[in-house]
Amino acid sequence: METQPRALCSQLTSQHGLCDVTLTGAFLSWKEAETCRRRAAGHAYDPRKAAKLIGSLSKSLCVNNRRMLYFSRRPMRAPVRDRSRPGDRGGTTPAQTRGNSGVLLGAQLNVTSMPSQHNCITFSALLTAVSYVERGRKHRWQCSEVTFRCTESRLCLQWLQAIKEQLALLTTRPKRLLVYINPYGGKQRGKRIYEQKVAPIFCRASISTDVIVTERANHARDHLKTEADLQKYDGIVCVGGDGMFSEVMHGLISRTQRDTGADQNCSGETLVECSLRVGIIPAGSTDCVCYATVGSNDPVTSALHIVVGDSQPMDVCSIRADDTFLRYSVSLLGYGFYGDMLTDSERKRWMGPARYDLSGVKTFLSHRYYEGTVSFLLADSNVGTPRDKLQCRSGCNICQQPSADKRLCGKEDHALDGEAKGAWQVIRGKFLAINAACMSCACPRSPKGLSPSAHLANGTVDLILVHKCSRLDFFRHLLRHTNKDDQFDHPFVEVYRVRQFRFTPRCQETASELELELREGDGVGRARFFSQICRKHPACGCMPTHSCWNCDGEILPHAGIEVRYGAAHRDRSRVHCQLIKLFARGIEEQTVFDDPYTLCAI
Ligand SMILES: Nc1ncnc2c1ncn2[C@@H]1O[C@H](COP(=O)(O)OP(=O)(O)OP(=O)(O)O)[C@@H](O)[C@H]1O
Repeated sequence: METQPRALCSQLTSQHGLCDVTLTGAFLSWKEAETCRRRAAGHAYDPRKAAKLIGSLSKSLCVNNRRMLYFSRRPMRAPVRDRSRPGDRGGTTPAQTRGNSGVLLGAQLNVTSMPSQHNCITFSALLTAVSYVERGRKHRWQCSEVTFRCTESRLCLQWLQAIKEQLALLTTRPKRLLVYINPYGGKQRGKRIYEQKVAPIFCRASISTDVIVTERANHARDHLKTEADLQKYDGIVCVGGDGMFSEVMHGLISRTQRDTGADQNCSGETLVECSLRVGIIPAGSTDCVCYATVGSNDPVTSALHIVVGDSQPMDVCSIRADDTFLRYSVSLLGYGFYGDMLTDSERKRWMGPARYDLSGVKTFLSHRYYEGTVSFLLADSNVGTPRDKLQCRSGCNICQQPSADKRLCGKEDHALDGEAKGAWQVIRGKFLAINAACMSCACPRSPKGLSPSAHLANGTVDLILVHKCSRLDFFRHLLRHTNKDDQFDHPFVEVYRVRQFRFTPRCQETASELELELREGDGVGRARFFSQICRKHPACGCMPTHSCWNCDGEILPHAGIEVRYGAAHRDRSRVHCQLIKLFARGIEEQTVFDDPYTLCAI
C-alpha cells in the first residue's frame, strides 16, 4: 500500500490522559504520549526508587507497578488494514502499531464552560468529539466516539479543519443518498430502525439524505425507473428485506438501461452497469442479500459500510420465458420446495417472519415433486466448484480476477459454440427442488447458506438438483443447511456450477420431446406419457403438474424458464457480469475477528 502522508499530528488530552494523536487520510490513531509512558515505565522498572518512596510497602507496590507496566505497554488496539477505500486493500502505518485507531466518520467541536467568580461564563476547554468505526463480534461494526480536550482554540480548530479536509478528499464516500423505506417489511420496524439507528450515523458522517417511505408495493421501483433525479445522488439505500432490495435493483437497472438507450427486453442487448451503489439496511424477514454480502443483518453495520464507501460488485442474472424478459435475480431461484413454500407463505404475510416456519413445515409434509428437464452449460473449472472448501470472502481472488470480463467474453463464445454443438448437459427427472444460488444465500437461519461456496461476482450460479427421495432423506438434507455437514453429500442431490440453465416442466415439453422419450424408452416411457395426460386432466386430482419459481423471495408464476448469468447473452460482446454494486465488502475472514488486537479497528 502506498503510505499516506500524515495530515496532522499533535498531543491532545483524552479521558485516559495525554495522547499522541495522528491523522493519516481518514485514519485517526492515538496512543499514550511518550513522556507519560516513560514516566510510568521508569516507576515500574526501578524497584529501588519505589522502595525509597514508600519504604516498607515497596514489595507490594512493585507487584502493582509491574501490572501497571503490563497494561501500559500492551497494545490496546490493533494494527489493521485501512480499507476505507475500495480497491485500496490497506496496510499499516507506524503510528497505528500501538494504541487506538479507527476509520473516521466525522468530528464536531463542543465547548465546555464554567461560571467564573463574577458570574460570567468563561471557556474552560474545547472538546473535539471524533466518531470512528470499530469492529465488534460476528462481522458486526459499531460506531464509537472519542473526545479530545484541548485548551488552545487554534489547535482545536486546526484538528477540525484537517479532519474535514481529509474526509472531503475521500471520493468513494457517499455525500448524498436517496433512501427508500418499506414500512411493512419484516416486523414492520423499517421506519423505526432507520430513524433510531441509521439516520444518526448518516448525520455524524455529514451525509445528506432524501427519504421516501413507500406507500405501496413497487413504489420504489417505479419512482427509480421514472421520476428520481439520480444525478443528485451518490447511492441508493433501501430499508427492508430482500423483496425491497429486488424492487430497488429492478428500478435501478431498468433506469440505467433506459438512460443509456439499452433495451433490457431484447435478448441480444448489452446491459449497462449501474453506476450508483445500493446499500441495504436490513429490516425484512430473511435479509439474505445483506447477510451474504456483509456477514450480519445488523442495521448499524450496514449503515457503516455505506458511510465508509465500501463497494462490492454483484452478478445479476436475467430470467426469460419464451424469449420474453421476466425478472432479474441476484440470490435464490428455487423451483418446487422453495417455490411452493413462498406461495404458501405469501398468504400468511400477516404472521410476519414466523410465516416461513409454518409454510416450511406444511410444504415439507406435502412432499411434492415435479417432473421436468433441466439443461445447463457447465462453468470452467478455474471458477471452482460448489463443493470447494474455499468460500467467497472479502477481496475474493476468483471474483477479482482482472481478466474476468475477458474470460466471460471468451466463455460466451464458448457457450454459443457449445450450444451449437449440443454441449449442454441434460437431466430429466422428478425433482423435489431445483435451486439456483447466485450467492451463498446465507441468512441467520442458515449461516452457511444454500450453497456455501457460491461466488458473488464471478458470473456463475450453483445449480442444486434434489431428486425425488423419501421424506426422511429430504429432512436430513434440509437439516444439513443448519449444521456443519455437507448438504450435497447425498445420492439424491446433484450440484453443478453453471453459466446458463433452462428448465422445462414436463407439461410444457413439446410433443416431439415426449414422442422422443416414448421412442427412446420402453414401458416406462409409455407409462410416463400416459401419466402426463392424466395430470393434465383437472378432474384427476393428482399432484399438480408444476410449481412456480421463488425468485429472490418474489413469486414468478412461470414454470419453464431460461436463466442467463453473467456473459450469457447472445451477442458475443455482451457481458453483464458484475452489473450492480453494493455498499458492502463481502464477508470478512474470521481470522480478522479472532485476533483480539484486530478486533476493534476497521
Ligand atoms: N408500502 C408498501 N406497502 C406494501 N408493500 C410494500 C410497500 N413497500 C414495499 N412493499 C413490498 O413488500 C414486499 C416485502 O418487503 P420486504 O422484502 O421489505 O420484507 P419481507 O418480505 O418481510 O422480507 P424478506 O424479503 O427479507 O423476507 C416487497 O416485495 C415490496 O415490494
